[in-house]
Amino acid sequence: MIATESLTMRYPRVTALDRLSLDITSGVTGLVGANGAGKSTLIKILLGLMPATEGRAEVLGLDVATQGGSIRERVGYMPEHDCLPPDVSATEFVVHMARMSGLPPTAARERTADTLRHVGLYEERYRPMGGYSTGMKQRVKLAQALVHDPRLVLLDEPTNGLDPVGRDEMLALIRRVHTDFGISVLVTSHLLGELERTCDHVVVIDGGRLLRSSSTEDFTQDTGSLAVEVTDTDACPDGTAALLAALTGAGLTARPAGRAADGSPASGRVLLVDVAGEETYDVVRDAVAGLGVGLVRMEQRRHRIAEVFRDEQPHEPHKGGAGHAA
Ligand SMILES: Nc1ncnc2c1ncn2[C@@H]1O[C@H](COP(=O)(O)OP(=O)(O)OP(=O)(O)O)[C@@H](O)[C@H]1O
Repeated sequence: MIATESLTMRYPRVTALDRLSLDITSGVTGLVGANGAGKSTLIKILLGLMPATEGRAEVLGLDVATQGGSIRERVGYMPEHDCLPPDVSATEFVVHMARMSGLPPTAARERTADTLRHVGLYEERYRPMGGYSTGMKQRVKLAQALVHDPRLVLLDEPTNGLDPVGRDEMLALIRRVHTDFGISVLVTSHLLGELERTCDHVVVIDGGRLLRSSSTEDFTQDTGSLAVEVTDTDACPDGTAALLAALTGAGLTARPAGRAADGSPASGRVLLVDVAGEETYDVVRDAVAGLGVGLVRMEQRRHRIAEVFRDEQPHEPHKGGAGHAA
């Protein structure tokens, strides 16, 4: 669907993309990175709206440098920022966008009605968009990206500004874009966790560079870590700390699960123990028994994407990639 090769974008003061090579196949792919990581820049280059400084990219086999028009015919785009005219209705706007994409008038009206219904806008679609909530505006932005039945949609931060319920609804909608219509999706977010349930594949970029690209399953698979929680006793008033010391003393690698981003322990009573082999379970059992504390739970744990990202994120600031997005 999308392939880039050493794609580089240098603005006068910032390197937004730094020799980025990607190969994105069909399905739902998450493009994750902090604000300013280069996500919007990549999308604009992929749409052929802006030339890259170096490198090359193809979307649906079309060259972004020379075939931007053909790409935009086949690809839908949901921009990040609010871009809806306040005094027209969703129906008028989406019909207009459908016509701009080349649909004849009747087909444009029919597709608009279908698409707005699909994104969950019903009678309110006849009201001016100026009065819409953020969630409704995001739905209209999604609808206009889908109305010409593209093969691929690029969604830039579609959950921005939504409350948790609105986020969940939007993520479910995005998943259905692929399952119901077979349209592939590239969706950006600075929130790693939210893509876990929605995407088949996740690409993480930082300072315009590729940090990791793999299937969501690989990100979150069992990583051989064991979550252990124990009680306190009179003899052992901080059972968690005592167990951590005992396990470390026995040669295991363990850390509090709630560790903060800077590595300092946060509140929380769960320890994560690296499983070195079958004997790890025995060592934990013996340590708990030796301390005389109660075992609340001991369970195999899956990594969350956010933890993988945090562990792999380079700590030194990136020379060219610092700065804020507009
Ligand atoms: N037109 C521009 N001129 C100069 N610098 C820019 C321009 N557009 C973006 N940048 C810079 O390039 C870097 C990447 O920006 P980009 O908008 O692609 O990041 P992003 O990952 O989409 O972040 P956000 O989600 O906050 O928009 C940032 O440092 C930003 O300040």
